[in-house]
Amino acid sequence: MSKQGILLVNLGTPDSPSVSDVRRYLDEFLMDERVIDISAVGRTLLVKGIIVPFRGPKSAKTYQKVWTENGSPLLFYSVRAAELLQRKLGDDYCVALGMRYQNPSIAVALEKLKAAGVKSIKVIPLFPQYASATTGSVHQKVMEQVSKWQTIPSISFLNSYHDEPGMIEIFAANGLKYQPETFDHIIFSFHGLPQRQLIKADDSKKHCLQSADCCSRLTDVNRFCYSAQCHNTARLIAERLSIPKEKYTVTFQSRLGKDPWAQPYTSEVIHSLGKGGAKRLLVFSPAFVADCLETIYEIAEEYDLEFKALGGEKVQLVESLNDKAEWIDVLAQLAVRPV
Ligand SMILES: C=CC1=C(C)c2cc3[nH]c(cc4nc(cc5[nH]c(cc1n2)c(C)c5CCC(=O)O)C(CCC(=O)O)=C4C)c(C)c3C=C
Ligand SMILES: [Fe+2]
Ligand SMILES: [Fe+2]
Repeated sequence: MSKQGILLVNLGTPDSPSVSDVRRYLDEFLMDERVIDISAVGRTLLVKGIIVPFRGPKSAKTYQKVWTENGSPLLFYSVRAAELLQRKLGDDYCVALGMRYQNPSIAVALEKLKAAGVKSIKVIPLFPQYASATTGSVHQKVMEQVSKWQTIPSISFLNSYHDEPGMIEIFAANGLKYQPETFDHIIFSFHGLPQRQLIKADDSKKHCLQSADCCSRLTDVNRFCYSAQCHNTARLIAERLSIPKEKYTVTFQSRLGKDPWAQPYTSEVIHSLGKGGAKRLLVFSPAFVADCLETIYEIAEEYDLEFKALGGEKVQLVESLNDKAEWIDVLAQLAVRPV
């Protein structure tokens, strides 16, 4: 009997933390028209002329700090998740992992599924909240690849799972270990997105960024809005932990460039809390299902140092889902559930 194919896709990471590999990664990543969504000429000048040459060496230094004997944490946990999911689902399924940028590529992962003769493919981007720059880009790349095949099997794409109960439960359980009530404030820090992209995703053109808190609640009109989905994930984790509204803030990190991104920025919120006398901050980062540069370095190191310089004592990162058995159970549910 032919198998069902499951394609897990994460963002991608450099092959090594060397300057040349980091430059190659940044080049492929940022030349994606869904990531730097400006004119092709503008993108080429910005990415190849400025970001890759100047940010490359700086990013490489950061990657060197998070690199382990197992390589990039993002890749390590993604590979582990795929292996454990295969074990959990058994022989009726063939699980493949692809990275949107660099290796293992989506093309190679799809070839694995093709060689296994799968009758269908379910694509599960490892991003709980939908953004055109991540999930959208993964879907586009998969479609590009399979469009070259003579026989295209049934394919389904998971759009988002920002409210998946099992996932909310794991983030909450991970946070509970640190006793959230002992912290001055809780931050839910999501990867940022240019405001331009939030507006482009608003089909009504009448909602997103039209008022101060337009997307702090998920409704029918903003159900595909990245910011609204992030707020929803945070609200569900906070409710599960009985964290009152006034004790947590949803923020956005990792801004690139000078254009406005989703706000408030994590660094600014941490600064104002530090200046206000807060001593201990607990930070969840539920845009990531695996710890990576953005959590291990940006939150646990950079923000922690900046907070301490303002008199704070600790920025405590809540670890991600990584290769936890409960997360593999959730992935298995997503894999077998009809879209
Ligand atoms: C979780 C979802 C992510 C969104 C949304 C996202 C948007 C986005 N990112 C950049 C630029 C960079 N991101 C970088 C690293 C990075 N980004 C994500 C995820 C999302 N990005 C992850 C998981 C990682 C870490 C990868 C790892 O190897 O650990 C980087 C590279 C690092 C650096 O130089 O700072 C850049 C650059 C843009 C422009 C963008 C939306 C338009
Ligand atoms: Fe990013
Ligand atoms: Fe929105």
